[in-house]
Amino acid sequence: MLTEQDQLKKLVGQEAAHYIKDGMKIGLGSGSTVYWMIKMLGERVKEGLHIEGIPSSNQTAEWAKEFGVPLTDFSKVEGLDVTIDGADEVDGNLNLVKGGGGALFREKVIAKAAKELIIIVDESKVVEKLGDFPLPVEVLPFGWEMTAAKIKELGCELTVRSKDNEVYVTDNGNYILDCQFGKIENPEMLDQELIQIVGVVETGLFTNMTDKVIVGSKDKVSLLERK
Ligand SMILES: O=C(CO)[C@H](O)[C@H](O)COP(=O)(O)O
Repeated sequence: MLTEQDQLKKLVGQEAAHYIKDGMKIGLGSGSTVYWMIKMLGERVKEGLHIEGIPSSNQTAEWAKEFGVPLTDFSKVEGLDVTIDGADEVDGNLNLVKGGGGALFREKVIAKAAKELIIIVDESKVVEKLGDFPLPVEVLPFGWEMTAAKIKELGCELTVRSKDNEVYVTDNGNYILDCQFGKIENPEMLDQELIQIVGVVETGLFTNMTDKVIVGSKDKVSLLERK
C-alpha cells in the first residue's frame, strides 16, 4: 500500500519517463521517485524504445537491470541527452539539495554531462529557501575529522552519516557529512566554499543546473522551468 507521498512520487516518475525519446542517452538518478521512472522506462523499452542509461548508483543499476533498461558508461558515450533525478529540496530558482540517498557525487556527474536536467519531486520538496534538509557533503575517509572541522568553521552543525550502527560508505568508498546550516542564503557561494576544502569530494548543492522540475501534488502535476 503506497503512502500519499509515494503515490505522488509514482505519478511524477511515470510522467518523466514520457520525456524520453528514441535513441536518447539518459542519466539515471537515484532514489524512490526515480525508481518509478525506471520501471516505466522498462515498459517503454519492451514496447520498442531504444535507449541507453548511465546509472548514478549501484541501486539504480540493479533496478535498470531488473526492468530491462539497457546500461552504458562514459567510456562508450561522450555525453547524455537528458538526466532525470529526484531531489531532497528545490527552491524557487530551481537550485537543489541532493544526496539524501548518498549518491550525490555520481548524480552531479550525470547532471553535468547532460544537455538537460529534469528533476522529479512530490510537492513536499519545494521550498522557498534551501536548508531545512541537512546538506549532504561527500568526503574522503582519510582525515575526515579535519575536513569536518573545516566545514564547521563555515557555520554548521554536522553528523557523520551512519547506517545500521556503522559509518555509511558511499558507492565511491567515501563518507557523508550531513551539515545543518539553517536557511542557505547563497547556495552558489556555499557550494564554492565547501568544494575548496581539502577532503571534500562533492556537495549536495546543485545550483544553476536544473532545466525543468516536475512536481506532483494532490490534484495535479505541474512543471517548473528555468527562467
Ligand atoms: O539525491 C538523492 C539520492 O542521493 C535522491 O534523488 C533524493 O534523496 C530524493 O530521493 P527520493 O526520490 O527517494 O525522495
